[in-house]
Amino acid sequence: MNHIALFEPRIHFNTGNIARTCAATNTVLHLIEPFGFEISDKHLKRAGLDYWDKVNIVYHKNLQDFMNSIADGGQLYLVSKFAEHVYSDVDYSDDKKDHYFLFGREDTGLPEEFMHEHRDECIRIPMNDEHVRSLNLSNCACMIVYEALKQQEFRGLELVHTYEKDKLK
Ligand SMILES: C[S@@+](CC[C@H](N)C(=O)[O-])C[C@H]1O[C@@H](n2cnc3c(N)ncnc32)[C@H](O)[C@@H]1O
Repeated sequence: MNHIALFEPRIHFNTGNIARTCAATNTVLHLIEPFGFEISDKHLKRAGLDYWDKVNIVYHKNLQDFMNSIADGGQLYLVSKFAEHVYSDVDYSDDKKDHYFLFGREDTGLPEEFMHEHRDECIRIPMNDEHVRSLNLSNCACMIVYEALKQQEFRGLELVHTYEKDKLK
């Protein structure tokens, strides 16, 4: 099982986009408080469209609460541009295992000390930071979860409502 965890998200449409990705990929979404918006915000619901209630969302009061919730044998990854390891070099292929991808807040990222304590678990998406400080949070979440799914051979993501193929003939 794949899990996306958002540390103190600030921007409703990023969280909404990520919720939509989670709904499409059977990924659990962990939201770590405090948030920079109201969960009832109509923009949040709009970005997640009508997928919000299709997402398995777990709320956490703080980072420690999230850390305590990690399943036995679960693997944590901290997603940060300051990491040493490139995300696609890591093996996520065991789909029986719980993979937890923790992302930082849009303005300040992840707490520095926490990253230091977990430096071997940090992964980055390569980028040129000459002109851009960082990538967009929801793009990062999508890239990372799809790399994990690719390595897991997209198991469990067969289309349920297949397009009427005859129409294509
Ligand atoms: C807008 S960025 C935060 C920028 C913040 N000033 C910082 O230095 O971390 C929000 C989150 O997106 C993710 N992110 C953005 N660019 C990334 C990259 N190149 N590699 C890995 N994660 C990235 C990280 O999880 C980051 O905490």
